[in-house]
Amino acid sequence: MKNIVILISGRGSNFEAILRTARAENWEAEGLRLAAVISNRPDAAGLNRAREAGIPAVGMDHKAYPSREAFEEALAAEIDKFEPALIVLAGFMRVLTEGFVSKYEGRILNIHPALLPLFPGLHTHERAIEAGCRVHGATVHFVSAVLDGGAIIGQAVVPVLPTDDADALAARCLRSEHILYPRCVREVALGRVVAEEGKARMSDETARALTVFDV
Ligand SMILES: Nc1nc2c(c(=O)[nH]1)N[C@@H](CN(C=O)c1ccc(C(=O)N[C@@H](CCC(=O)O)C(=O)O)cc1)CN2
Ligand SMILES: NCC(=O)N[C@@H]1O[C@H](COP(=O)([O-])[O-])[C@@H](O)[C@H]1O
Repeated sequence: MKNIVILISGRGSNFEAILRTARAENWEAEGLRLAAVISNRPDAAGLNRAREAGIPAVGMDHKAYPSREAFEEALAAEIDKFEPALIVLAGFMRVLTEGFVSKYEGRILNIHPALLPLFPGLHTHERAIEAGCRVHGATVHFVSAVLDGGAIIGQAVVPVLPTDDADALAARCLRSEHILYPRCVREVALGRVVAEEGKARMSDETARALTVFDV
């Protein structure tokens, strides 16, 4: 069985999308298990959703630790209890140090609400509108020491409409994330996408499956 550990910081809608898809597609029959949900915010709503689904849910307040490194040491110890094949950041809002990333190299995914390499960092929807983009979207990538700089696994493209404000665009982007992320998690967990020399290696068939168009 390959264990998947999901890290969140808030509502956890991407976790819920992965959970819905995992159940609908019977990932357990393929040897994939959602083993735990861990949050740096004990009050994260997604933790309660995990508990309701019978998935171990752990809140670890990062502010209770003297340093970023001390929190990450405790976080890694908790993660390792579940013997993860894959770690999935789903709205996890802490920048991870190089030491943490290197411990799990090639086994950490993140979803970013923009078409990387455009708009790394925060406030991506506002920036896309401000820049006059006609398309926007989301990117699933391997996590590297460079913030939002890891190898791209899949992307979802949505239109930017003239009447859009940041909230409307964020909502359209989030809907596409909920399609893209479960697909990427399953393909990586099944070994059909591999981190190799800073790239995400995959077949054309997998690359097509991990390109989502919402128009
Ligand atoms: N080493 C890496 N760590 C993380 C990555 C990554 O690619 N490499 N992805 C991010 C996710 N992310 C955007 O997709 C992101 C998350 C958080 C921040 C940030 O500035 N966080 C602040 C605290 C913000 C808060 O607690 O509300 C911080 O860590 O000081 C930027 C981008 C996850 N980590
Ligand atoms: N830089 C990381 C980042 O901004 N991630 C974004 O946070 C939201 C989390 O929503 P969720 O908690 O409902 O999944 C998602 O839109 C995700 O792309």
